[in-house]
Amino acid sequence: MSTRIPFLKGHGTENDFVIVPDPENALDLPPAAVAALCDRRAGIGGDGLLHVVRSAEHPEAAQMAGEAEWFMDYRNGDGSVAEMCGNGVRVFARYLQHAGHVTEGDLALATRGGVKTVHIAKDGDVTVGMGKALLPEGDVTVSVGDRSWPARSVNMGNPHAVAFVDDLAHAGNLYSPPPFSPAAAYPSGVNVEFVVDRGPRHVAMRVHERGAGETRSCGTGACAVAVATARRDGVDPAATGSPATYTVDVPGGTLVITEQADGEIEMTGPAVIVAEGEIDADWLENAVR
Ligand SMILES: N[C@@H](CCC[C@H](N)C(=O)O)C(=O)O
Repeated sequence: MSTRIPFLKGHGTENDFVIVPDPENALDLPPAAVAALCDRRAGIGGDGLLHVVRSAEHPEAAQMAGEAEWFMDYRNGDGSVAEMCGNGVRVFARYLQHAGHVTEGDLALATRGGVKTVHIAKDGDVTVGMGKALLPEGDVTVSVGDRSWPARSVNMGNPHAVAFVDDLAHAGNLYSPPPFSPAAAYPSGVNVEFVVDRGPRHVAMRVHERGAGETRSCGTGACAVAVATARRDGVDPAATGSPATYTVDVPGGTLVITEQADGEIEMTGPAVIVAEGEIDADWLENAVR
């Protein structure tokens, strides 16, 4: 009988992840292995993979080990590496609670985007301190078919282009990444959010994620959308000294985003563990050949 590798499956507002606990960083997870695990027909299925490693055991996180015991080694479903995943951080925290590594309350988690503070509430929601948004200058256009829109660039550790549209259906089927220009705006690709207004400080979005395609939610994307919408509305907490809270509906649920007067952004939403199982190591080895 071949070796078995434990995994879990979880989601946050239906942005779903294969969770692979590997505290000692003993597993080899090349991009092809991640893509095979995230494959929805031939694998387990997920928009991305959360590799759960002790910070001290991972070369990219060892310098954060004093602040944060655990490192979220996040991979997109196509196997590519990303700097941050907002829904992933919440699900990662839920996994640590589920496994008994932490209890509800506050914890610090290491990510490629730096150390994030997380609060696991009694009511079950998880709040993440997402850091500050960067708003690079420069005109960007995104297009789908015959339509194109100006987009606001927002960096939440990872890159986003936010376009306000009249109708979310105008984003089309999103089977392929929406073209953008100039190409130099996002040399490593971009996550593209399409946004419509729903009410005062309330919007809805669809997203095409770099490395994953259209997903049912994107946490960093929802933060980017909240900040872009606030600036479009003339709302800047740094200028007024008052926090601004936006509700962002995604196809898989709702996220609540608050930008504080110091620019720090908090995101609150659900995080769910749905299943646990074992990966056949022989299957995985064959899948990457
Ligand atoms: N779904 C994530 C974002 C995952 C990374 C993204 N696809 C990228 O490549 O930047 C989220 O919830 O933030």
